[in-house]
Amino acid sequence: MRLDVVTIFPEYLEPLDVSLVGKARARGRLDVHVHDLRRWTYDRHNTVDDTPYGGGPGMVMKTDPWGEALDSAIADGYEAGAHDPVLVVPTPSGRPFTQQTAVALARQPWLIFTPARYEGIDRRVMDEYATRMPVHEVSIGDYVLAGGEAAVLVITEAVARLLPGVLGNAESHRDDSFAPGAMANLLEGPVYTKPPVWRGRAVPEVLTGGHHGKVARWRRDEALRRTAAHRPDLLERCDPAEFDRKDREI
Ligand SMILES: Nc1cc(-c2ccc3cc[nH]c3c2)n[nH]1
Repeated sequence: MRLDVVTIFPEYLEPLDVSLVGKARARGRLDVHVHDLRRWTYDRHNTVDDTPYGGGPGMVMKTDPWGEALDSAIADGYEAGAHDPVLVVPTPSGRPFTQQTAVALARQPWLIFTPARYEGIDRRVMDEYATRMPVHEVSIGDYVLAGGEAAVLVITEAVARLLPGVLGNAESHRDDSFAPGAMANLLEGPVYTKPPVWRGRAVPEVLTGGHHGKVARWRRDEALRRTAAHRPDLLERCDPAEFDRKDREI
């Protein structure tokens, strides 16, 4: 997968050099290119914003720098052999970014991120590129950040961990919260590791008894308990018959 990010804060994307995403890049699973938007400004102050038509607070990011930066990133990508780009625009007014979104984006060969600042990007930029590729405007949550770069880090990590060969244990994301399967709509339950007792707190006996069926049922029940407590809305998506079937399997 190729990732391009156009931003006025390229240093904000340095975390993409470390940890899981950094390893995916080192393994050649991910090819990340960060572009400084100000490279496509020609005035003394490298201006990327201007006052909003219609008035109102704040500033709007100008069309020209974004158009030239995106054209350049797209030309570079095609020249490097990439194909079928998808534009990903982090915004509070976008569709919710969910695990399903991450799965869908992880299937794409090329993502181009446009993290904005100020009050956002002139709408004509997204309209222009929507004539050439799919444009996904996504929200990572119902809160407002000062810019889209943090959202790019979140989305990139959620997508990169789904790429083949990135997560050490290929099964790891099988049991993700929200991953497909019987536990699809449940939150993950508690996890434990050695020592067996820590400050007088013992690991639940079922987990050390070696009965895989009982462990599976206990984990399912804990996931249900946690989901009921933290996200009762998700329980509406669950099919009790699915749990009965799994119970019969255990
Ligand atoms: N889910 C979410 C996205 C954002 C976001 C995205 C881009 C910009 C640009 C200026 N402020 C922004 C905020 N906040 N919350």
